[in-house]
Amino acid sequence: MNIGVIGSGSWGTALAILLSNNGHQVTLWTRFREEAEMLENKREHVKNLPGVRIPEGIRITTQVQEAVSGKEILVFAVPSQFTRSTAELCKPAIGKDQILVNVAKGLEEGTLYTMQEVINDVLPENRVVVLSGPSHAEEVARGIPTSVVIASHQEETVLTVQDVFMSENFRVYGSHDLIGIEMGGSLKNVIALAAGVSDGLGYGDNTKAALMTRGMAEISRLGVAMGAKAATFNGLSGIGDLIVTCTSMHSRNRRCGILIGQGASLEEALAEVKMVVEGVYSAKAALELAHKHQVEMPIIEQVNLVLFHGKSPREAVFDLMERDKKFE
Ligand SMILES: NC(=O)c1ccc[n+]([C@@H]2O[C@H](COP(=O)([O-])OP(=O)(O)OC[C@H]3O[C@@H](n4cnc5c(N)ncnc54)[C@H](O)[C@@H]3O)[C@@H](O)[C@H]2O)c1
Ligand SMILES: O=P(O)(O)OC[C@H](O)CO
Repeated sequence: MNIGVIGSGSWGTALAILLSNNGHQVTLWTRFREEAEMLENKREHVKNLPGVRIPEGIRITTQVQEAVSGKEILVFAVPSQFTRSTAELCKPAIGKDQILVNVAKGLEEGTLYTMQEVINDVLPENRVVVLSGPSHAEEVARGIPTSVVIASHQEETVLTVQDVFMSENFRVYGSHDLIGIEMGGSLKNVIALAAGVSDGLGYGDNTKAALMTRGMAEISRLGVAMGAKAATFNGLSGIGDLIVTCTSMHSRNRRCGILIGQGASLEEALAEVKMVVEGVYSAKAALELAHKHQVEMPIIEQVNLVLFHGKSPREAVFDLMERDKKFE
């Protein structure tokens, strides 16, 4: 197939490599000339995926028309805060038969939309599917066995996109639970910040296991209130992605949390991590959704207080522990 990958950060580049290795014709688009030159000249994403060769067959471009026209599938891989502007930029070149695959994990501030809803808002005539799950770019780019899930309401579209991405090292499950898949993928980032804070404070495995378990209870409660199936949160885009992001050395959300737990400000932590930390952008939207759907989300509330209101991480953990007694 002819495929355009829109966004050449870690994830867009890793997926472009995977798709090219699967035999597809891939064009990788970036908005930035310097990034395109680096990818083209070095055939490597020097900053984000050092040591991983970008196959010669992948075309690199900054031209939207070249990345979009004639492609059967477009993979949207820019960080979530740029998904709307990028979809708008591409819109004039996009035809209604092209399948759009969103791989960004986040919620839009203001609208509180998931990324599939954002893309659908800009391009209402297109089919938009979502790819999510425990899949760090650093490992996918090196062909390390990985499983993800693709969600769409249309069975046929899921089956088509599964075939496009599947390889001996990349197993793709299908789902019809779009909202469940997207809420799992975006909210795990907020819990990973909390898990990182706990690690940064020097707390132990018990604390992190508690944050992950009760964090998943929060994600699942909100997701179900928004129409998701509870079982989805036991899957790859639920507990699977939560495990990888709360425990991996590759996780930016966890690393950002660790730095904050060690005393860095949010700005200092973001500057140190350098790559996108989606949980920071999704945390406020998650809390607003919790209020809108009248769902209790104490961990996500404390993450917001630490990130945006100067609360000390130690005090946040104390306040979580001191809440009224509950039944699990
Ligand atoms: N990295 C992973 O392992 C991974 C895995 C699964 C999902 N994701 C998701 O994929 C999305 C992208 O993450 P990433 O890891 O590739 O991020 P990244 O930090 O590696 O990449 C950022 C890239 O975004 C692009 N960009 C920056 N500003 C832009 C703008 N104004 N307009 C258009 N493009 C712009 C640039 O090309 C830049 O390289 C995120 O939502 C992330 O949660 C990432
Ligand atoms: O684990 P993080 O914080 O780097 O997030 C990246 C992806 O969502 C992992 O699936």
